[in-house]
Amino acid sequence: MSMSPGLKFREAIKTEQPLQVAGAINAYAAMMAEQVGFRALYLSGAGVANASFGLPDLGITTLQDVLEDIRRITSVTELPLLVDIDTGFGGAFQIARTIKEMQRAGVAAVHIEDQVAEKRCGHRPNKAMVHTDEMADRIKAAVDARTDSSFVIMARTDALASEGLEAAIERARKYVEAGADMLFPEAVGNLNEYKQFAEAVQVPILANITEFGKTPLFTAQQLREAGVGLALYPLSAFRAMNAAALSVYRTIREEGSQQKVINLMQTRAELYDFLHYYDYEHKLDLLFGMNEKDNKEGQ
Ligand SMILES: C[C@](O)(C(=O)O)[C@H](CC(=O)O)C(=O)O
Ligand SMILES: [Mg+2]
Repeated sequence: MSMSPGLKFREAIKTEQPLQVAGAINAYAAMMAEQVGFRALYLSGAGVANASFGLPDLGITTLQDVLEDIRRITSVTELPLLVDIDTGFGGAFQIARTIKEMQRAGVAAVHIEDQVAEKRCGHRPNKAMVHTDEMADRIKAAVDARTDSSFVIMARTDALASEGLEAAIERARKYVEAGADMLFPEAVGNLNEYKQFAEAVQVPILANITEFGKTPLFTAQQLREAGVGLALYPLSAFRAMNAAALSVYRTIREEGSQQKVINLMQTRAELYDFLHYYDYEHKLDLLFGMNEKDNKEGQ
């Protein structure tokens, strides 16, 4: 029997410390990340909002919006996928529905956070929190709804910024008591704080190494030494793609040609490699009795 996605995710955390989790904005990005050796993928809430819907990351996208992107990714990769479900998309019944749909879509793990429904990016000011008990209820609703016990429910706390370390650790303890399998302390500013979270709760800790935020770009080795179990790069490739795309658009407009930015581009051959394009074409050629050699032209 093949391993469930949740089990794969849990195994990956044992194999690699910290487990590097690659943000993949779409199916093709997921394929590239898998083929360069990542053992787990991430679908970012901000990524879904920004890239797929052109919206800010302020709790505007819905369960269905996220599911659409999930299905595209899980249909092309064997890697376990961690998904950002923001605050769960509603009350207890809706959270239960979210977890059921995640399992059906082949997701391995989700993180659910303790901000109010009108959530903000974790690295922005003025985040508002729900009461600890309300978040514990969110976690319980999620845990009760899973039918595969290996499916991972990760609790994210955004409390550090507004309530300080001690209060955030207290929340973390309660979230683990409520059944959270892993912990995501958001917007952590130094390694010592990770250490303290890790010591306080005996579950894997995730470090969100998102760029241009509150967390320095700690290396995997630094995080390992601080007792961190997972290192997340939610939007790194997306930010790079956007910068490259913008440069290409501007250059074509200004120069009337893309010649100057060709070096920013993936070649046709590279694009095809990750898609296993030539295997498809080979089958097509056999089907139509074509001479394969002709197709290698112009690669
Ligand atoms: C991890 C995160 O929740 C996301 O949606 O990717 C964001 C990332 C970011 O905005 O840089 C976050 O709130 O940290
Ligand atoms: Mg998010």
